[in-house]
Amino acid sequence: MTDFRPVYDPRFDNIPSDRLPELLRAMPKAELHMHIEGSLEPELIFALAQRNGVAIPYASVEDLRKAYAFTNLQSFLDIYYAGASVLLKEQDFYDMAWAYLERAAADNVVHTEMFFDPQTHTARGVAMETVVDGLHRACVDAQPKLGVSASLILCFLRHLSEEEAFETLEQALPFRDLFIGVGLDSSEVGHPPEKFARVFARCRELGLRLVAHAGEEGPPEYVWSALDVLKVERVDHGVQSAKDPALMKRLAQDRIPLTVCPLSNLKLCVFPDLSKHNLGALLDAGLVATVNSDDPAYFGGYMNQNFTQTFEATGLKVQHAWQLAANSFEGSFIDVAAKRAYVDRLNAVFASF
Ligand SMILES: Nc1ncnc2[nH]cnc12
Ligand SMILES: [Zn+2]
Repeated sequence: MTDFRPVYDPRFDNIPSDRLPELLRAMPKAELHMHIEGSLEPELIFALAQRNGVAIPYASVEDLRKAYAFTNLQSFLDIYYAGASVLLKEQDFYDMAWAYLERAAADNVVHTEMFFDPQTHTARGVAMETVVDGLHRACVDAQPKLGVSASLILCFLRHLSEEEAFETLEQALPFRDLFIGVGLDSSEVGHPPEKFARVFARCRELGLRLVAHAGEEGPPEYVWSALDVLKVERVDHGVQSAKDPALMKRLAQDRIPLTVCPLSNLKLCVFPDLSKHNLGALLDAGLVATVNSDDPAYFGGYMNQNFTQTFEATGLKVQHAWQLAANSFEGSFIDVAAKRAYVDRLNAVFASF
């Protein structure tokens, strides 16, 4: 992940700090860690439930929103999988992705790599083709209609077996050209990366890009095995890496991006308070950290909310803002020419402030 390393222009230090919130919103950015099923707003859950005749155990949108009080990752996942049960048809997947892409465009997200969880749907009898076609059609429309480039990363659910991950890969291979890589998500503790060593090796042979959630709630050892066993190119979350100085050194030296999700970490009680978040420490240690929304409908904010609330709580500065946006392009799976073009746009926005 070292094919492109943009450099900060110290003249940007002249931007007054009171313009930081405006700058954070205006700067072009890439989103590298969001689960498309986590963008299902309660209103859309209710609309799809009605359209598809699916019963949901909440009386109203407000009632559902009230249930969004999480104590840890598992308490969230239980509600997240229940919410996804309203998705049945190709158009449902399109509508969900489109709603997210419109929000992303409004936040000046110019490129996004969206996770999807096919096993959540195939287990309910929804065909892989239905899922992938709907999501991909929205990605295709996003460039001409919203100016957002969008691609898909298929995630394996780590609470299920490696055999089931292999079956999912087999079902997805007819659509190989419609997604760029694979990831690993769901309940982390008790399901270490090495459980999926063989399926990730196969995906690597197939030329798929590799990422995995590690070090969200799980220990630094899970980040080591995501790197050394799964051979991932990016680590999703990875915030627990700060507990292991040797790991921090490795991540910095190899420029392995961490896709950090501050509001998610707050809502899932990974940090007790946003002011205690270690994003600034990760950046100051030279890591390629990025800001992302994870499951924006559940965690209280899309990209710009993640940026503005985190900066306000932690006191990060203009240079951090530039670094985070530059890191998002460096860490993305687009080609070097496209990365360079986006960083040129980033620099132009900073120069205009
Ligand atoms: N934050 C998260 N961690 C693990 N799996 C997830 N699936 C959706 N959001 C997730
Ligand atoms: Zn995630």
